Amino acid sequence: TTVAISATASHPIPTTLYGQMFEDINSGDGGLYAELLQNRAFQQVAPNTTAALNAWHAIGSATINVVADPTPVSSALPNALQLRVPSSASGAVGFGNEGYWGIKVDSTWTYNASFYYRFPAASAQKPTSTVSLVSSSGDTYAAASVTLDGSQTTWKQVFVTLKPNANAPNTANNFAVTLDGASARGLTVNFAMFSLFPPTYKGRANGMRIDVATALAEMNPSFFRLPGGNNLEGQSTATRWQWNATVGPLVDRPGRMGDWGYINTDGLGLMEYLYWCEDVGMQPIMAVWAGYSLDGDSLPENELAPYIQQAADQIEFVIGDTSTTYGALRASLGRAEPFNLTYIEVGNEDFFASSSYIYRWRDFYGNLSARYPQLQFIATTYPFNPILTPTPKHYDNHVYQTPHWFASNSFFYDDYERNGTTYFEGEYASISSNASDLYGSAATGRFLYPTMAASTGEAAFMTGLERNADIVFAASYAPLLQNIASTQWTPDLVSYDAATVYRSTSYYTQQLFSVNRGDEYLPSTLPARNGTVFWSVTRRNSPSAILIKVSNTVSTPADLVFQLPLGINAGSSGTAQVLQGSQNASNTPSTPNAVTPVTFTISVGRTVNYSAPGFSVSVLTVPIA
Ligand SMILES: O=S(=O)(O)O[C@H]1C[C@H](O)[C@@H](O)[C@@H]1CO
Repeated sequence: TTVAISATASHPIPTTLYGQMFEDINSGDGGLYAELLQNRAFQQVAPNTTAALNAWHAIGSATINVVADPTPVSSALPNALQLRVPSSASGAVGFGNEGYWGIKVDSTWTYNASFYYRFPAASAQKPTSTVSLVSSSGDTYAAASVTLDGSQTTWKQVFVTLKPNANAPNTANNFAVTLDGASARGLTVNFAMFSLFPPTYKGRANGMRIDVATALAEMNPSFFRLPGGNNLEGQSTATRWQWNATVGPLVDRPGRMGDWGYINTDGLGLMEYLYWCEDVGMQPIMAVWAGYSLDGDSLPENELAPYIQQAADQIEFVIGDTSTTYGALRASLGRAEPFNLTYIEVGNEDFFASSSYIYRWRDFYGNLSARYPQLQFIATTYPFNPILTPTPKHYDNHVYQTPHWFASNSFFYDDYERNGTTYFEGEYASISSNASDLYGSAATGRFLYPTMAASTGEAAFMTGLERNADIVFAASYAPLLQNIASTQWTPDLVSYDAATVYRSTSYYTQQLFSVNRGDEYLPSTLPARNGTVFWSVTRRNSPSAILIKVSNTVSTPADLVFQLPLGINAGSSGTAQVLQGSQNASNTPSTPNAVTPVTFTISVGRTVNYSAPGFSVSVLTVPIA
């Protein structure tokens, strides 16, 4: 196939074209958010239940229980962990936390631990506690002593640093707090708000896990959609995500029952998201709750006002100057300067509630755009279905489909009317080989991890996003992250456990496109809509180059001849970055590097001759003098 490349660009590649969709779907707590202790503050649990002790266990003859403390550490955290030492105790007594399915012990790290304690009944005793990192088989990697003062009947926070003396061979390790039983007989001590942090990405306080953050940053993302996705919406109005419950001291954050079946600590809150965006060089695409929750309830129009106000307050917290109420709150938390914000998404997937979205959009958009005319608002129903007023300038399209669908729909946006509307392809992924049971199980075709068929299908679709980037301003694969020990959705772009991050074939595909996006689109001979090989050509300003992306979605190699535009001065060689594997090849925890990009030199003349291997994603870089 010969592909003639035009010298005249048709449209710029938006700086926002590639980014990330995020929500806590086993991806925040225990994942991107670096807190190592699971159930660290006994949030949203019923006292005196076994479930309340999730991830905690007693050590020695101690008994532990989650109690509703009569003088709680804060109104947000009513529960405490109560340790009772039997009168006959001897040996170590206390409790341990198993982390999020394990704790990585790294001898090059300094861990920061903290907790609150108080004695419900004053005691003359001043027992020494040992705070440690121990293997589940009892090896102590790090330990520090903290005296607990029996006269301390009000809450006192203590801080400890832990430096392991060795790397643990696996993640079967615990955080532990113990007393010497013989010297603590009969004592009762209450504890609250534990925390154990490893070093964080860019050293940010209350920040992100370095290896996960690094993998995400290496995609060169330009935006970060937050906080969801379903996890924005709540199973009810009362349990929706509320920005104000996620900012300020951790001891004041109540947490919430998330929308993926587990409690969110909200330690990863709005301010942490915004610092994260800055640390990576992304802009937020920030959602506001828009009156619909996943139980199917839409608030009636005459009840929207307080929620519109809460959304306005959320925006004020992000961009308000310090003379505003919530700009001042932001400043009081250490950040006087407003954050960068352009895009607001109004709800999530409101095609589930199109009829109520007609008034919900009208009122949320109407009020918020009047207050913040400089912001761009994204609607979340199907485009122009139903008709919304005022007419949305932007829509968020989502699609989960088969590899074949993606390979067959790379012209999805070519047929879209050019009427001034621009589109956010906010969630897309090839999730199953079974078009008639997309959301089924692995037994019926669901992908547990992306495969090369999935990734080349996505790449084909992405060549169409670049060709149509005059109306597609942003696109992101979803979901972004999964904890392989506790998963709500597959496949995901990046997987991880307590020790390791696993980059999928779709991760490398996203990275190849995002890192090599270019600055303007160069039209070229169109691929066949129902063909099997797809390409996109862009020009990069600095360093000057032509970038040719190719996806081959079948097993047979494809021989391509790219005719470079006349008048450009290409050198005699370029580079190819190629991700190539068999149809079902996949990077998994057992085969983490089955398919990774390889780079090699290609020869360049008036044409670039390239044979795209079967099931491959390629980026050809042709430097321009
Ligand atoms: O069950 S779905 O609606 O398909 O859930 C999808 C769509 C929703 O926005 C996101 O949270 C989730 C997984 O990415």
